[in-house]
Amino acid sequence: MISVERVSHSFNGHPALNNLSFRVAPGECFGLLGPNGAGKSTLINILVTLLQPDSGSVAINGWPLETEAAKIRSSIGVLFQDSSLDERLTAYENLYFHAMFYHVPPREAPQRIAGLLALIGLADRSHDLVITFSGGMKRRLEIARSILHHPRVLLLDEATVGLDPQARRRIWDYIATLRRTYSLTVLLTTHYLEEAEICDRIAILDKGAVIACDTPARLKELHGQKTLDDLFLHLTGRDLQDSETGELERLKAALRVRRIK
Ligand SMILES: Nc1ncnc2c1ncn2[C@@H]1O[C@H](COP(=O)(O)OP(=O)(O)OP(=O)(O)O)[C@@H](O)[C@H]1O
Repeated sequence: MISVERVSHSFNGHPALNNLSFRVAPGECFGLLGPNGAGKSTLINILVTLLQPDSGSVAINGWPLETEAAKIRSSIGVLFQDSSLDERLTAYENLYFHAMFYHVPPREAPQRIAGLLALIGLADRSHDLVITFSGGMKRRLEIARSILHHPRVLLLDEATVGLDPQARRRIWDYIATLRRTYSLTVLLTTHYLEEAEICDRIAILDKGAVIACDTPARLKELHGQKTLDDLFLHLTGRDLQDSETGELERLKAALRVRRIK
């Protein structure tokens, strides 16, 4: 379903990914963990076809990235950390435009949209402007949008950053329901180790390479660590605080942009 073989990529001669390989099986939920700068975003940008690797090969749903990027794009759903909803439109309108961009048959679109809005608990808010939604509601709407065109693979890049633990749990409940309903394959990056715990398998990245890959339980057992936190520290020499610093930096950057405006 997702195959990454010996992928390397550099920016201005500085390696971001270094001979990286892994496979994700159909229906699997696969987590990518790594300290800041490990290469997670670079890899996600390659998987969503925004970036071609310098070397190695990537295939998603059987299509090679090098020659079939358009087919890959139409068969994946993507959820980035930053919202890309149009807040001046209603929930329904946001989904409807996505359906049109992805060539969902116009006769089918209203029914699909209604079904998904009900599934994520937003049926009664479908004609409200998105600007009136909470952060958690917007994330749920984006999840509905990301699977509206019936992708087989869902890529989630730090999809729950900034949400409180309760809203995060709710999002993962919806994703679990969607996985069951649509037999989705899910690849996610996260800094939250409780999210990594629910993955079937995880890969830990460091300096652009996979340094460990297995089920969370087997990795803990293999390395003699009680928790994923301990395992992460043991393997990378870093802990979650490093990742949270990254988040803080992003918030500071956003504030700087607002001030300049
Ligand atoms: N557009 C770019 N230009 C130059 N260097 C880049 C670019 N994007 C990433 N890098 C570098 O590539 C390396 C991997 O970065 P990447 O953003 O993929 O890591 P990450 O694991 O996603 O980190 P984070 O958790 O902080 O988002 C880093 O050294 C980073 O500085």
